[in-house]
Amino acid sequence: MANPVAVFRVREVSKTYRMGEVRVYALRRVNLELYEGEFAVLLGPSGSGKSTLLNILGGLDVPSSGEVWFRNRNLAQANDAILTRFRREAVGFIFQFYNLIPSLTARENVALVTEIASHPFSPEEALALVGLSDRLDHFPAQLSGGEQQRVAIARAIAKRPEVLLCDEPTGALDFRTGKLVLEALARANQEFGTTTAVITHNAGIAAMADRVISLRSGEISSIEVNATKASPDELEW
Ligand SMILES: Nc1ncnc2c1ncn2[C@@H]1O[C@H](COP(=O)(O)OP(=O)(O)OP(=O)(O)O)[C@@H](O)[C@H]1O
Repeated sequence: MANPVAVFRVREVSKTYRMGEVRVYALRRVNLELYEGEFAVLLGPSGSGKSTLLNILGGLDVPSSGEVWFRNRNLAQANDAILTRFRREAVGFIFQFYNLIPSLTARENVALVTEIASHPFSPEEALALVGLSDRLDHFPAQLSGGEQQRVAIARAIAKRPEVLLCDEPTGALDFRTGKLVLEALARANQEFGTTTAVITHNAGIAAMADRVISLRSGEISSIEVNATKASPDELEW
C-alpha cells in the first residue's frame, strides 16, 4: 500500500483490571495503526488481550490510559453519547454468536439496522451480498449456523460502516461454513473498502490478511505483512 491512511491510531494504550490486591494488565502500552481498506487479522492465545483491543477500537470500552484516535477523534476522551454515535455511524460488529432476534426474519433482523442508518443498503441488497437472497423470510431457527452468521454480517455491513470489527466470527462454525463467512467478509472489504479487523485463534485464517497482528500477554508481539493474500477458498486449517 502506497502511503496508507490510518483510520485508527492507538497510542500507548493500557487497560488494567483490579482483581482484589492485584492489577491485571489486559493491554500494556499498545501502539498500533489500522489502515484504510486493510484486512487485518489479530492472532494470539486466550487472554492475550485481543477482545479488549477490539472493544476499545469499537468504542465498547475505554482504555485505562493512552489515546485511541479514530480519524481526528480521540475515543479515549469521548463521553458515552459520542461513543454511541461513533458506534452507530462508523462501526459494524460481528461476534462469535450471531445475536440475531429469533422472532424476526433475516430481512427484518437487517432492517432493524437499516431503519436507523443514514445511507444504508436495503436489507435485500445486504443479504444478497452475503449470498442469502433465497433466505430473506427465514427465521434464525430455520437457518444453519453459517447462514445465521452471514445474516449478522449483512446486518453489520448494511449501514455501510467505515470499519468492521469481528471477534471470532468463525469460532462456532465448521471449516466449510467458516469459509463462506470469511468469503462474505473478504467481499465487503474488497467491494466497499471497509477497514476490517478479525480476531481469530485460527492461524490458518492469517493467510487472507493484508497484515497479521499478533498479541501476547497484552502486548503486540509481531506485525507481519503478507506479500500476497490468499482467497478464503484457498485457506487450510
Ligand atoms: N472485566 C474484566 N475483569 C477482569 N479481567 C478481565 C476483564 N476482561 C478481561 N480481563 C482479563 O484481561 C485479559 C485479556 O482478556 P481478553 O478477553 O482481551 O483476551 P483475548 O485474547 O480476547 O482472549 P480469548 O481469546 O480467550 O477471548 C485476560 O487476562 C482477562 O482475564
